[in-house]
Amino acid sequence: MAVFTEVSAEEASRLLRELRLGELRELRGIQGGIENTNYFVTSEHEGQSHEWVLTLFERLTPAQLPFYLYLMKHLAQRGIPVPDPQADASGDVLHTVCGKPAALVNRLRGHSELSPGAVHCALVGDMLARLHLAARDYERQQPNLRGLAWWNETVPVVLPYLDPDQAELLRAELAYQNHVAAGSTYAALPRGPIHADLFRDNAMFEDRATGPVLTGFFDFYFAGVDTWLFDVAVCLNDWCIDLPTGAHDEARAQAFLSAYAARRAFTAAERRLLPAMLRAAALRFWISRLWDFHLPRQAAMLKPHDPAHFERVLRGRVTRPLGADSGKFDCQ
Ligand SMILES: Nc1ncnc2c1ncn2[C@@H]1O[C@H](COP(=O)(O)OP(=O)(O)OP(=O)(O)O)[C@@H](O)[C@H]1O
Ligand SMILES: N[C@@H](CCO)C(=O)O
Repeated sequence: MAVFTEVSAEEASRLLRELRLGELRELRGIQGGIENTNYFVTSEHEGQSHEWVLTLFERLTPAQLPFYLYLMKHLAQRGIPVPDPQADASGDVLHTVCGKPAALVNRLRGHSELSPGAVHCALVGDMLARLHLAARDYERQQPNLRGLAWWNETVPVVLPYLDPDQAELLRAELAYQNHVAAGSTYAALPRGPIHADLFRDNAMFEDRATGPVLTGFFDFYFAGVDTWLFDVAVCLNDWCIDLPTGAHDEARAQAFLSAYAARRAFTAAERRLLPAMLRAAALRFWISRLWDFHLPRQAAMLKPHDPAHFERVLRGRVTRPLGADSGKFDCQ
C-alpha cells in the first residue's frame, strides 16, 4: 500500500464537513499506486451513502495541482468519465489534509482490467480521442513535467546505477529523442492536454451482459500539455503488449488505433512519428522506474515498479517496430 501519510478519522471528518458531504462512515488506505497517498472514503449524507477517493499529493506542489484538478472538472463537465474534484463553499477544489495538498474525488465504479482484450483496447482508444478533443478548449497551461526536459535532467542521476550495456542504450535513446524533438515533423504534431500515464491500472470497466463498459479514466497527476501522439504511444506500450515479453499484440494495437482514428484521424506527421513516439514512451517509464527504484522514498508499504520491463519494451520498439511482424500497420 502506498500510504506515505497516515490520515486520521478526525482529519477525514473535518474535510467532509468543509465540503458539506456528510458524516464519515469508513476510511481505508488504498493498495497500489506509488505516487500519492490514497484512501477510499465512505460518507453518509441525508441517509445516502457516497464513495470518494481522498488523495494527498506527496510530490506535486500546490502551484502544479490546479492544472490537473480543473482539467478533471473540465472533462467531467464535457461528459468524459473522469473523477470530479469536490469543491468547498468558496469553490476551491484544492484542500489541505495533514499539512499536505489534497483532493477528494468521486470513486469510479467497476474494476481495472489487467488482462485487456481487443474490445477493452478499442474502448480506451475511442475514449482517449474523445478526451483529447474535449480538452482542446481547456485554458490552463502546464507542460508534461515528465517530458524531455525531465529525461535530460534525470538520466545523469540514474546512469551510475546501470551496467555499461544499459547505460549505452539509455544515452543513445535520449540522444535520439532529443534529435526527433528538434525536427520539423515533431513540431507539426497536434498537441493539447494529455493524460500521459494511461496504463491498465488507470481505467475502470464494468462487465455488463452486452460486454464491458468503460466507466472512467483516473490518476491525472502526470497530465500536461504535450503531443497527442505521446498519449497514444503510452497506451499502445501498456494496453497492447504481451507483458512478459513487451512485444506488441497487433490485434489489440489495431483495435486501439482504429477506434482512436474513428474519432480523430491521425495526421501525416503522427503516422510518420509513431515508431519514434513508441520509443519515447518506453524511455519515459524506464527512466521514472529507474529513478523510483534506485532513489526510493519512505512509505508505509511500497512496491516500486520493475524498471527492467521498460528496458525490454524499449529494446523491442527499437529492434521490432509496430507492424514488423505483419509487414503493415494501419493507423489511417
Ligand atoms: N477515482 C477513483 N475511483 C476508483 N478508484 C480509484 C480512484 N482513484 C484511485 N483509485 C484506486 O486507487 C488506486 C491507486 O490510485 P492511483 O493509481 O491514482 O495511485 P497513485 O499513487 O496516485 O498513482 P500511480 O498509479 O501513478 O502510482 C487505484 O489503483 C484504484 O484502485
Ligand atoms: N504508470 C507508471 C507509474 C506511475 O507513473 C509505471 O507503470 O511506471
